[in-house]
Amino acid sequence: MDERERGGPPEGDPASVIDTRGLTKRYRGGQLAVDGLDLTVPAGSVFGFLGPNGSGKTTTIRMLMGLIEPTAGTVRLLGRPMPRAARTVLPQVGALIEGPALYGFLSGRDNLVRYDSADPTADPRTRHARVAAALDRVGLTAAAGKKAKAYSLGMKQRLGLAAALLQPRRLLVLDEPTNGLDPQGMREIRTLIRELAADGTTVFLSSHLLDEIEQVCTHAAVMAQGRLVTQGEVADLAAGARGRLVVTTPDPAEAARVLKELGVGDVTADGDRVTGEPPGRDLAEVTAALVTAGVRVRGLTVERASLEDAFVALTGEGFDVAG
Ligand SMILES: Nc1ncnc2c1ncn2[C@@H]1O[C@H](COP(=O)(O)OP(=O)(O)OP(=O)(O)O)[C@@H](O)[C@H]1O
Repeated sequence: MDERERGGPPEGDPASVIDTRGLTKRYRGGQLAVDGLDLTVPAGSVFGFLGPNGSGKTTTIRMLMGLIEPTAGTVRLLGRPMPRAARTVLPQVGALIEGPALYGFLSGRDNLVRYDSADPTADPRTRHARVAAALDRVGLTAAAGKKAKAYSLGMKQRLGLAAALLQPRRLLVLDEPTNGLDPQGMREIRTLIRELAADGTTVFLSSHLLDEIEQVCTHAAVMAQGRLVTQGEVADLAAGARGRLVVTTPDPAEAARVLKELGVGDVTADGDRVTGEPPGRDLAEVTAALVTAGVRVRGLTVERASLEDAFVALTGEGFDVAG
């Protein structure tokens, strides 16, 4: 029997930080935004929640945080049921959803002071130290006295992260944290996410950018039209799409014949490139067989599959990889 059904893993050491079962949301207009989602986010992971616009990411995040009610299914956050345990769980969860709410006329530091003052559990005597530490964490100490309206989008986003980091957090939930940022701003946020993860915080971030997920995440889930297409370690997801054997040769017809004889599947020739499914045998044997048959081999390799290949293989669809 599942541990969760017996009342959940011990509070201090949940096996998964986010766990949903059959999570479903149908909006009042009838739109089925999330459909039977089983999501498992392991502790310590940087978990990418990937999907094109409208695939149900924001709706899922709102349900995780207890902001909207699921139509069906359950959510466990840090091993506790949501929204029932919201009061004990949410103080341990930092969130950045739909951009931070900031006062432009206040400095970055004073914005954080406001956030900290709004937290009834925050001790006013240590406020100054907390704000300074959060500013330092996101690299805004030098700009702390500037008005927030003079901040770049990337700086505003970092200030939002600083607000989420005023208290120690076990989980950070970030909805499209690099959306709208220029490449420099994106790099800053991604570096910060890696650093936070290295400190032991689990990070759950949504994105519609495949390369972003490949760069920052250890794990990912792929959504399409409200449904989970796949989830797991990023390396495994990419490996799931097996890549292609590529032989470059001036003798493509002969190479194709030999590869078929060797049992290579889906052999196609295009100019001097002959490709096929990666063989189950040693590439050295494939090379030897080609050379023995008189094929002049310029190159032979297995091109690595990307997460994009995996996505296309799984859904039969292309993906918006802009950015
Ligand atoms: N409040 C709402 N009422 C009715 N339908 C909604 C509501 N919010 C979202 N939807 C619909 O639910 C579906 C999923 O939307 P959602 O915002 O969760 O997707 P998303 O993957 O986060 O996309 P985006 O990145 O564009 O926000 C969409 O078809 C959307 O139009």
